[in-house]
This record gives sequence, structure tokens and C-alpha cells, in this order.
Amino acid sequence: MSKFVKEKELQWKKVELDEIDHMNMDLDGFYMLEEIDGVDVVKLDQAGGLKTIGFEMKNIKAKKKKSKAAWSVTETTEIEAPLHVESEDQEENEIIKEKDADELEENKIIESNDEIDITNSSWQGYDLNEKLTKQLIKGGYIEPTMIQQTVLSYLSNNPYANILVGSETGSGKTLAFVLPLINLLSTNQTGLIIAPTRELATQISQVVSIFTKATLLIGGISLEKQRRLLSHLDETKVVIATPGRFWDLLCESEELKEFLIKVQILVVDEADRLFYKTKKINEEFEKILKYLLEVVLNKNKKLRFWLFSATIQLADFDSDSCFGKFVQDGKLKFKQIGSKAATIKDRLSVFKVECLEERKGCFLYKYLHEKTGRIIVFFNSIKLIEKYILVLKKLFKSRKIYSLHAKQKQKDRLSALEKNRFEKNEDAILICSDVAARGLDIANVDVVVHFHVPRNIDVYLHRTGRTARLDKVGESIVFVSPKEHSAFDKLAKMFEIQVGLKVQKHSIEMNNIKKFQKEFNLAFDSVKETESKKYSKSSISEMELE
Ligand SMILES: Nc1ncnc2c1ncn2[C@@H]1O[C@H](COP(=O)(O)OP(=O)(O)OP(=O)(O)O)[C@@H](O)[C@H]1O
Repeated sequence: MSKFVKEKELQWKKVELDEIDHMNMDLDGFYMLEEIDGVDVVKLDQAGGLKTIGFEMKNIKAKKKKSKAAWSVTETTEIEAPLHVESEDQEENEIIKEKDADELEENKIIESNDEIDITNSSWQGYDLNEKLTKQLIKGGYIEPTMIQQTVLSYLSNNPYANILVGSETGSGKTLAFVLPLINLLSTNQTGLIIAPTRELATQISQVVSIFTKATLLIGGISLEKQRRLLSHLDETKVVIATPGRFWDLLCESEELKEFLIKVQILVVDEADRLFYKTKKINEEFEKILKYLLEVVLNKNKKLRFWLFSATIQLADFDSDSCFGKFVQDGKLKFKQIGSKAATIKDRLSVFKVECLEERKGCFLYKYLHEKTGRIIVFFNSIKLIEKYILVLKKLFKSRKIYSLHAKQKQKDRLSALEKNRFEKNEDAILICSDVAARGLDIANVDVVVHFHVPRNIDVYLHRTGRTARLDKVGESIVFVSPKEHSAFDKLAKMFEIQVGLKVQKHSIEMNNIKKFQKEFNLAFDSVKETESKKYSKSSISEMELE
């Protein structure tokens, strides 16, 4: 049986990246590819010789038996075609079989959740609903981390508070906002999460999707695909977005405006990155805030704000900063909870290597040569990343090397699949800019190398926080040239005060350094300008914040 459906009703399905990757083809335009099965596009004759296009879905199992002799284009939703009509019994049997299978599947889920005993669970006592608690345990989250305990306790007593939560990198902040967010939203209420980068927003949406339906709105993906997502917004509880794309869509979409009116909680992850600590603010983010304060807050008095970061404190924002203005203008009071508890210091070692700027490449080569494990190398320059990816590929033929920076096209940016491979490969190297510094949860990173001294203490803390996450150990090493000495000394002092760890001097073994220098020079020189140019084809419009 077949029927005609409206364009909006087409059942697009996401094509998993795995499938695309195996096709081994150029992914341009295939990022977030969607597909539909069993739909024919047919030309339909209209009165006056006009032709329109109709979407005919094949093999529809009819819920009710109908038989119509002719197609009619006036009703567009449910129009039966005379073709492929199955016999009544056959249809009925199919429906029963389908129903049984659905019920079986449903029972299986209920049964498996029912088997989970939550009576003595460590998640008890935070007013989390039973379903959430069971999903947590099923997902392997046996007990809350410190920051999750603090936030959940506070919000269970103060559900309408505006909060500012600061807690060290890798301490579990994502679940600390995702859980209470989902728990506090009742039917017909929604939540919005804003994050500064596409990668971080994608990662958060994966966590939200464990518990409820989430919609992800980020740059680098076709606007058309995202507009289609908006037509299903009424089924979504939580939207996760980067500010630029969210603002663009908000300007044109009534659905998104309707969604926003129902928003009870706005979570801003890496909030200091978006608010900055000074007077500057991300432009689109500012527009979103203004809209929330001027339009939404008027209609929805319960709208509250949860700001999260590893490097955020109320004291950081003076009344002149945009955060200060935001608080005052909106007459919002914030409660600061959590802390920069220095537990990471027991698991982390921090080093510096002093060397001439021109020897950094050779030292990096030697350091990577002697070090095994998953390593992230941060650069301050995208041009150098593009060069070094080629150089290191020449030097380490058997090691997998990935790159990530904001000027890459979306298809070239670290995909979920690549992230997964990096996490599973015990000997992989990721070369990146600070787009990867904040929030990215890459499991089991052993070492973070800073090829250049980080621009400020927050960048140093966030980059370093890619290792030694949760209960893992890790190492961070900064390459410091004479020109960078005094800047790094200041950072090292601040790091010691904030984390409680002194930066140790690390010396690169100088034995056979000449051999390494020679090999490095050869590889470096052989990477021609033209070769590196093909890595910088991206357009500026695709850039997020870094
Ligand atoms: N209760 C829990 N039990 C077990 N693992 C957890 C728990 N909560 C979080 N995790 C895991 O800990 C890791 C770090 O969590 P998360 O990414 O939320 O840290 P974060 O504080 O947001 O870090 P960053 O500041 O770098 O963004 C993740 O891999 C996450 O799955």
C-alpha cells in the first residue's frame, strides 16, 4: 500500500557516520546525512495543465483498511493509492504481528528497567525521579560525583535559583546540569543549553539523549536540515545550541520562538567563555540573552539561569562587565555553588621544557618519539597546525594523527567516529587549537602538550583539563621559549595558587639530538607550501569561536 504525504511529514533518518566512513568517499555535504526509504517523487497533474510534485510512500501498513479508486491532490496528508493493496487478512495479520513486536519490545525495556533496584542507590536523596535514576544506573553511573551531589542537593531545596557553578575540569559538570534540568522540567516545559563550540554542543546533546529527546542546532550543518528539525520541536524537551546558529534560526522560526517561550531553564556551559570576564561578550549570545530577558522573562517569570564552567567565580565579574550588567539589568540574583576543589592535583603532573623557539619542533618530535599513549598537542596558530599535521605524519608513519581547529570544514573536524578511534588507540596524537580546550570529554588522554604558552590562565587550565579527568592520571607539559618565559612564570604562579601544583622543570635528553634535528628538518622542509595549502580551504564563515 502507498500514500501521499506532505514534505514536512517525510520520515528522514540520520545516517550513522560509521556507514558513511566505510563508503570511503569525500564527505563534503555528507556530514549529518539523512535518508528516506521507500519514497517516490512523482509528478501530479493539476487543473489547468499545472504539474506539482508529490511524495508517495510505498509499503505503508494501513492502520484501517481503506480502498480508494483514484488519487486526489486536494487532501495532501492521507491519500491512498490504488496500487499494491494487500488482502484484508494479510494486512490484519501484519498489524497484529507489528503490534506484538512493539509490545514485546516495550515490555523488554520495562522489564530491564524494572530489574534495576534503586532502593539503596547513591542517587537517592536528590529527588530524582525513578526513571532517571534507573537510566543512570543502567548507563553505568553508579554514584554522583562531588559536583553532582552539590548541585543536585542545592537545587532540590532551591529549584528556582539562578546558579553559577564552578568546578574543576573533568569533575562531571555535564550531568550536574543535565540531570536536574530534565528532572525539574514538567510536561510542556522546555530547557535550552548554550555551549560555545559545535563539538561541545554535540557532546552535551549525546548525554541529554540518554534521558530524553534532544535537538541539536549548530553551525557547519545545512540550514535546511536544521529547519526540518524545527518542525518537530514540539516533541523536544531540550535544545542544545551554539549561539550563532541558534540566533540565525530564532530570527526566522516561529517554532523556535514558541519553544523559547516555554523555556524554564537556560544552561550556559563554559559560561565565562561566552560572557568573557571583561566587558566583551559574544555578539549572538548577547542577542539571545536580550531576547530572553526582554521577551521571554516577561511572559515566563520562572525562567532561571544556570551558568557552568571550570573557571568561573562571581568575583571574576565586576559590575562593569557584561555579566555584571546582565545581573543588574535583569535584577537577577545568582548563588555561587561548587568550588575549584583541587582534587586533580593528586592525579596530575605539570612540567615545562625550556628551549629556543626554533628548536621546539625537534624537541616535540623527540618528546613524542619517547612518549607513548594518547597525546593532545595544542598550538596557538592554525597555520602551524596545518603544517605540523603533515610533518608529524611523515615522522610517525605507524601512529594515527588527528587534527581539530575551527577553520576546518565541518567534514574535516574531529568526527564522533574519529574521537572514538582516538580514545581506543593507545598511541594516537591529536593536534589542535583551543577549539578543543574547553569541555571536550575525550577519554583516557595521557598527556597534554602545549607547543606554545597558553594565552591566559583559563586556557592553561582548560587545555590541561583534557587529561587527568574524573579519576584518571595525566601529565601536562609546556614548551617555553625565552620570549615566553615571563608570561609563563606568571601562569605557573596562578596555576599553583588555583590548583595547588608546582610546575616542574623537565629536560629533554640531549643524547642523539642531532639525529632528531636532522630527521625533523628533512620532514619539515619536504612539506611544501602547496601541500599545506589544501588544508586551509575552509571559509571564515564556518568558524565558531576559536
Ligand atoms: N557520576 C558519574 N559516574 C561515572 N562517570 C561519570 C559521572 N559523571 C560524569 N562521569 C564521566 O566523567 C567524565 C567527565 O565528565 P564531564 O565531561 O561532565 O566533565 P566536566 O566537569 O564537564 O569537564 P570540563 O570542565 O572539561 O568540561 C565523562 O567521561 C563522564 O561520562
